[in-house]
Amino acid sequence: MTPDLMEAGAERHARAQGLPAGASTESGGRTAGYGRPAVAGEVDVTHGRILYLEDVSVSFDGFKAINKLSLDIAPGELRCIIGPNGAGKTTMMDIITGKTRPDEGTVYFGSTIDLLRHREAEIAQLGIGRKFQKPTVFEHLTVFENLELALKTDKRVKPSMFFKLDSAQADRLADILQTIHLADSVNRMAGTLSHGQKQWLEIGMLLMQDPKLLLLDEPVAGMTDEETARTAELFLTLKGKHSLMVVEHDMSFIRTISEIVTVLCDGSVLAQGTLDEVQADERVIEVYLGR
Ligand SMILES: Nc1ncnc2c1ncn2[C@@H]1O[C@H](COP(=O)(O)OP(=O)(O)OP(=O)(O)O)[C@@H](O)[C@H]1O
Repeated sequence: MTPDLMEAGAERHARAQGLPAGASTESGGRTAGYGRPAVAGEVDVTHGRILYLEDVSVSFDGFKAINKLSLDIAPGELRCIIGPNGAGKTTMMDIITGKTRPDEGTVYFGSTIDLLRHREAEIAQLGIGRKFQKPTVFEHLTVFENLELALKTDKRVKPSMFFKLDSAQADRLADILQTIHLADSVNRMAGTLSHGQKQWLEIGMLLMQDPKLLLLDEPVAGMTDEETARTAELFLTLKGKHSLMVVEHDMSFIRTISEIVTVLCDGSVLAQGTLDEVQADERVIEVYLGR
């Protein structure tokens, strides 16, 4: 969030709480929060936004893949992103995760962490997890070992051999196994899992790091109907505890999980609202749904 917006937001928050002007919040506002060093696990959401993009643009060889994109997400929200091929959905995720640097614009995680000042690995450590379309689990390790490995910061063989889960981590691993529907498959080699189960395992690996925000790119592509339904259940369980941004083309899946749907087209937001609202929008029908 820009300093001016943060200042205004902090003042609004202070007024709402009956505090004198200038009192601001504990952590918000230019004086209190802006420029504070980012610490993993600490995301200031007192302004009601966990992710904030404003006027973000990026061009590739003169082609504007993202064009003055503005978008924000509330803590615990499950936001669905839809849009035609080439709309800029993946590029937007690349910008949030530090893979691509925008030419201009603002990208904030909470109200104090300027993501454009951080590298990709730092952004992951700050609490933004990303799941790409293709599952990337370690096929020759068991489900348990994959989840355990997700906690290790040093993944070289020798340090990994001496890594031991503490009891809180072991409890979390057991909870996550239940959440991702793999409690019965804990000792199976990941390579023997179905496509859907591999996707859940990879989501579980992200959850082991307790991300605040999860970005999920086409999570149900290639899944059976039953796996898709269970993935919907899984996302509804995660909502509230984590914020989720889900890019999908599967409209019946979107219908099951969505609250607010954002439609991207030509690198910016074309429409936003409930699925019914955006499906009734003539501009959306023309560029996407009416194909
Ligand atoms: N590194 C790059 N170099 C050149 N052009 C790129 C690059 N990355 C993306 N683009 C272009 O930017 C546009 C947006 O691509 P992007 O992959 O973000 O769209 P998308 O909405 O994710 O599409 P899809 O639904 O097909 O995955 C496309 O026209 C794409 O060809």
